Amino acid sequence: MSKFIQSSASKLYIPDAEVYYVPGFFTERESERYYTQLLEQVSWKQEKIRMFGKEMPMPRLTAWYGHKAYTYSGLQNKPQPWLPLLLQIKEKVELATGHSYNSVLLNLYQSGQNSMGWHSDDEPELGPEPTIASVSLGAERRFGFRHRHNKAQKNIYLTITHGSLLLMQGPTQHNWQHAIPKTSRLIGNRINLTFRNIVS
Ligand SMILES: O=C(O)CCC(=O)C(=O)O
Ligand SMILES: [Fe+2]
Repeated sequence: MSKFIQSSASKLYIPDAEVYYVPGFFTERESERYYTQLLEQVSWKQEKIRMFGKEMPMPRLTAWYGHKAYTYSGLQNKPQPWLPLLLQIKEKVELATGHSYNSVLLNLYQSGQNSMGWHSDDEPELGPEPTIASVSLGAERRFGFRHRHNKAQKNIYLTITHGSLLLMQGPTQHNWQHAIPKTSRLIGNRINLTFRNIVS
């Protein structure tokens, strides 16, 4: 983590993990601009997932940019060439986190009924202790952590705000799962970008 981010990030009290959260990582103006332009420029896709042997639409839209294919939720993401806008955001995130990323997965949650199930970003392509930098724009959502090994450990939830950065690294993916639960609140779109580095 760079000097720059150290001053504004708080390390969350999550045992067996290394998670930092920076609300207001982007200014209000930057956040508004990125939100509007990403909604417009990203080629959002409705992918399918297999659940209990049945094909179902994913409960969100997704897009994958970067130079390598990557398997996620059992589906092979076809990477698209970087957009200048995404490169701009990537550079800011790299500078702040002191890590570099060669791909980004984008999620568009169009209502409270859109969600992300419990999972760890622990695909072998990401290496043993992946650093994952997650930018959020638009509606606020709850982000949950669930311990994978210690049943006595309660789930931990935080509210992820517009223009924030969440950084997960070290043993986080090994020990915890995370999710964006559904909510019955009437809310607008949320865009999430997770920057990753594919090592193999
Ligand atoms: O939308 C989020 O904040 C979570 C995204 C996520 O966990 C993922 O793409 O792997
Ligand atoms: Fe994830």
